[in-house]
Amino acid sequence: MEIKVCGMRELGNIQSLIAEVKADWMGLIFYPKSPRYVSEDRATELKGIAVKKVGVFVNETEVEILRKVGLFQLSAIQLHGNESAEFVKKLSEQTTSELWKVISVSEKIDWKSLAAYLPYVSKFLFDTATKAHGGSGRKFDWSVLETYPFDKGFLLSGGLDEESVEEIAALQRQIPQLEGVDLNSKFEDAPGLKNIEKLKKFKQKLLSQEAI
Ligand SMILES: O=C(O)c1ccccc1N[C@@H]1O[C@H](COP(=O)(O)O)[C@@H](O)[C@H]1O
Repeated sequence: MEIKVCGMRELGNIQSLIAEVKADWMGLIFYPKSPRYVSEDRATELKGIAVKKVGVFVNETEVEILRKVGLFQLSAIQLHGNESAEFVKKLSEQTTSELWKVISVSEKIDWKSLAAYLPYVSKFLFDTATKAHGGSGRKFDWSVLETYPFDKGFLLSGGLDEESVEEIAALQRQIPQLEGVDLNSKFEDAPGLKNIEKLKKFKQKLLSQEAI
């Protein structure tokens, strides 16, 4: 299972993530209202780092997203707002970076409304619906995913922590399209600063569960 660690911005912290956690993806949050916001002056030092970068955007313009893709060399674009399928289609015509559409879950999911995104996204990401859009540290009721109707892979997000590992592994056995997890606020010493030991423990536990 893939691991994305989101909301990072300190070079030393990111280097430790690469060396010790070996995460598959690292998320940079470009939503100005987030306490994990990454400003443009970080671009030069974060450009060449050896981990695939995902830019997290909330209702951002196409022009600004594409500018950040170039500036930070983003391998993927995570759309964490109310972006329409039409918007995602237009973006897909202008970039080779992967597009991930976030679905904010409150109660049931209207699977039909997601079908329009399928031709343009590499994966979906399911997160807990909140006013702040993300980073809530709260889980949603994962049982809504039991009827997931598509072959397309998705990431699970929203308040995941070390205690979640058994349930994540069980969910993946039930729904193989669950291809990864997105870790954020439950692994922080401060906003934007991740606790590497906690992340290592999570990964070890996940690997041991996957072997079962
Ligand atoms: O973390 C943020 O501040 C944030 C702000 C706006 C949009 C997305 C954000 N982060 C994303 O939120 C989810 C869940 O995080 P958590 O585990 O509940 O803290 C994750 O996908 C982050 O990419």
